[in-house]
Amino acid sequence: MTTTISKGLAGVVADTTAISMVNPETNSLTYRGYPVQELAAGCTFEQVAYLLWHGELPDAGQLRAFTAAERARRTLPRTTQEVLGRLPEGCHPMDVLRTAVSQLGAEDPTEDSADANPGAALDLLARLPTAVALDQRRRHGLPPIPPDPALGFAANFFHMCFGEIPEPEVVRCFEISLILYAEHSFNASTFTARVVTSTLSDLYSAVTAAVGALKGPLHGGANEAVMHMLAEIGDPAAAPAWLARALAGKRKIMGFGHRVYKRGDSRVPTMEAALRDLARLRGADDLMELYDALAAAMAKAKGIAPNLDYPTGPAYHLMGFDIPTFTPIFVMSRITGWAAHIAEQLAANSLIRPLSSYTGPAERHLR
Ligand SMILES: CC(=O)SCCNC(=O)CCNC(=O)[C@H](O)C(C)(C)COP(=O)(O)OP(=O)(O)OC[C@H]1O[C@@H](n2cnc3c(N)ncnc32)[C@H](O)[C@@H]1OP(=O)(O)O
Ligand SMILES: O=C([O-])CC(=O)C(=O)O
Repeated sequence: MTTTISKGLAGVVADTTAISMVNPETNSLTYRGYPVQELAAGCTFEQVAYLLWHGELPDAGQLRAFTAAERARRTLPRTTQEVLGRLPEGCHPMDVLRTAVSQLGAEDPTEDSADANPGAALDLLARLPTAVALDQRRRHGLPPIPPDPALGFAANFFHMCFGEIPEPEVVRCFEISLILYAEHSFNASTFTARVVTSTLSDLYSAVTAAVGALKGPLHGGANEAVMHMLAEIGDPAAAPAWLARALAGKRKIMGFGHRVYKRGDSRVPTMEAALRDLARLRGADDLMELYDALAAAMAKAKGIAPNLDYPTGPAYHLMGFDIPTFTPIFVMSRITGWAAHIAEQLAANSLIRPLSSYTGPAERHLR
């Protein structure tokens, strides 16, 4: 019998999904049928979250009810705040979020009821930004700022992080990034959530595992790595030589390449345009020169295009977030996609359990 091994499950179609479609041939991405570029141009993040969870965009009344419910749930339970406060100073914010999700699950008496999943997902959507903001402020020795229920999701996050809300263009740029990050079919963290769900474990366990998968630099962690890399290169003129050395040393260049898109990530043009507007507003020509120089050098050296993490890293930096906050922001958005996939997996569940081809010692015996 011949066995075909698909290392990393590359090219394997593991199940169907009606949530999003990634089409590398046409370089398109749709959420529930809508091109993500149109959603980024015309919707709030809350509308997109509703679309992913309910299959349709909300009407005015549905949106009012949804945003009111989200705003009402933003405060972190005191016990969660206490647990997070006991984590070692200097631990990665993704560790903080992973713990927060796990702790919120332990506190939820309905954790094991799948019927309660929509409420649990809404709790996480509303509360994770509070944990991210609290943790960023703690890193800088600042007290937490409580959420403001009068503010939308994106503006409230700035308020909780900085105590002020920047220009509307900056808030909109942030919201565009949240919309673009929200969902991307069977990526590693979403698939992780589906694997955990397939055992009939609970939503919090699936999301805790997904946070762990997203932390890695080959996935969500790349947006932080991009900013470290740009800081390391420093000068646009140094980019080609830096890249040649990095590639010679077999380094992966963060924010470039993709498992599915081979001719460029469908989301990059939208995010890059938003980043350029932001950079103009902030007078950050130097950063954009460096950004462009590295992208040009990578195209010339390897023909590999940027993925979404390449423009989001510098965008979050220009918005004033510290680098360790970048991947947690990805979580704040992707919780929408994860929860949609958890529901879809449960609705037609089959235990996810692939086969392996054994390459260890032949059968042997103790005596
Ligand atoms: C939101 C997101 O999660 S998007 C992804 C974020 N991750 C990153 O930016 C990390 C950097 N990128 C990578 O490591 C990879 O491109 C991945 C993990 C995203 C995709 O990996 P794969 O699908 O296995 O890559 P693929 O098979 O297309 O690689 C083809 C060749 O290009 C190389 N390559 C791909 N991406 C990169 C990169 N960023 N830097 C250097 N070389 C690369 C591979 O090493 C491989 O070379 P080889 O044939 O000599 O072995
Ligand atoms: O689809 C992937 O493999 C990674 C990605 O871009 C995402 O999760 O947004």
